[in-house]
Amino acid sequence: MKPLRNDCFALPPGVNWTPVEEALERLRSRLHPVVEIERAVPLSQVNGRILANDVHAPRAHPPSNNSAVDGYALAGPVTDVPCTLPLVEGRSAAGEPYTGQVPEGHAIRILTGAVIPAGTDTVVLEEDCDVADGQLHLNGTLKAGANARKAGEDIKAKDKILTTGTRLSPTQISVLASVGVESVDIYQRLRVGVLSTGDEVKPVGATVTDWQIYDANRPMLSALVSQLGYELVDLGHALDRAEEVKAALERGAEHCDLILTSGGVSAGDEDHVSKTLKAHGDISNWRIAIKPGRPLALAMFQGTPVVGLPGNPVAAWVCALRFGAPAMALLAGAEWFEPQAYVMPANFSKNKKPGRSEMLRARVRDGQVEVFGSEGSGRVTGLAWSDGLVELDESAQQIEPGTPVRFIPYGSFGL
Ligand SMILES: Nc1nc2c(c(=O)[nH]1)N[C@H]1C(S)=C(S)[C@@H](COP(=O)(O)OP(=O)(O)OC[C@H]3O[C@@H](n4cnc5c(N)ncnc54)[C@H](O)[C@@H]3O)O[C@H]1N2
Ligand code: MOO
Repeated sequence: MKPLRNDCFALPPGVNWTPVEEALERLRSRLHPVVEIERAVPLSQVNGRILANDVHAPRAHPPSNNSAVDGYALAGPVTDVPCTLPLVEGRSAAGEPYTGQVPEGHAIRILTGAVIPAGTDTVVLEEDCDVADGQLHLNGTLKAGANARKAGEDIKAKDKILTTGTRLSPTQISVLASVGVESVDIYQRLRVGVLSTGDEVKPVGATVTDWQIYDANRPMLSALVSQLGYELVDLGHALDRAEEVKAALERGAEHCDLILTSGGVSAGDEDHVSKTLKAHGDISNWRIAIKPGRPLALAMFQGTPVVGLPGNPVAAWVCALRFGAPAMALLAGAEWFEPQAYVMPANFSKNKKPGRSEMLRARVRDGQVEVFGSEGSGRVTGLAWSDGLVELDESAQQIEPGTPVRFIPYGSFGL
């Protein structure tokens, strides 16, 4: 495992506003997997985990020519119809292949999944023929190879079936099992610490007064980390005091591969996350040309990367998805990803100013994209309302109902 460099988030001199694409490219080029490899983990334990090696097929799939239907095997093609073929004794069933040779001009009973017997290559569906007195009567023509699955048509022995960095899901596990792969090498789970900050912030369950708010970010970010398949390390909540923030970051550096904080990253007097990272780490305050989520602090603290998300819950969510999710993927050994967007007609109007990209809480209804009524970055109801985000680039734009917009469903971020 190669540690990240302390200056890995440093910005070139003179950089003030970073466009989203540039910020993403910078993250992509500076991060790499930081987790160890777990060897030979059984398939039953790898769902959601990230593959640490390419996997090659030990055998072909299917391993032999076999029938896709219940019917009768014969040598194709069948062109002169109607015709009659004598049936040979016996049958080929799945798990019980016919071992003899079917003589020329004959047919044999075959069941779905059964090996195609020697002397045949084509199968007629039982609904498409008649059988009487040991004879098969055909009325329709058949192409050679019809209803037969060829050995190796899906996977050939030694084919590369999955590549390093793939996040395993039930569908990939099926591919591994189909060629008899019992276990694979995976990356250890990325350990992600989540820390909330702020004197006004109190955990759910605490007694609160009017000037205090419940911590909405930590439960949200914790759920995000877990849902993305990483190991959550709850770093709790730190008051706006340098020593508290430092102690929490130290715990994080000891137990985590990455720390996500929220709050305390803008330029205010009480923005202790920035101050602590500046005093004890290597910090770059990225001012990203994005709304919401302009302030994003990226730092190395005692060898551990820290993503300092803005405090407003909507900004924290947007930045955690747009920047955090691909960054976590890279650190965890997965491939960098650009979330898949779908271009769909808007059913809203908006006059967008130039300068910053905007991420709007959005959802699709009847094939059109609607956006939440308020863009306020403290409005958590819009998060629960949305199924994804509309991403508008930095340019000035006049959007009317029907204008194509880029909708990114939350699923595109790995949720
Ligand atoms: N002079 C400037 N002021 C601000 C700027 C700026 O560029 N110049 N940026 C604004 C933007 S945009 C945002 S976003 C915030 C980000 O600031 P911080 O990351 O320092 O966040 P805080 O000030 O600590 O909190 C912002 C807001 O969010 C609430 N909050 C914080 N943590 C939580 C939590 N865990 N759960 C729920 N809500 C939380 C906090 O009470 C504040 O209302 O700065 C702007 N100001
Ligand atoms: O990051 Mo702030 O508005 O953009 O919430």
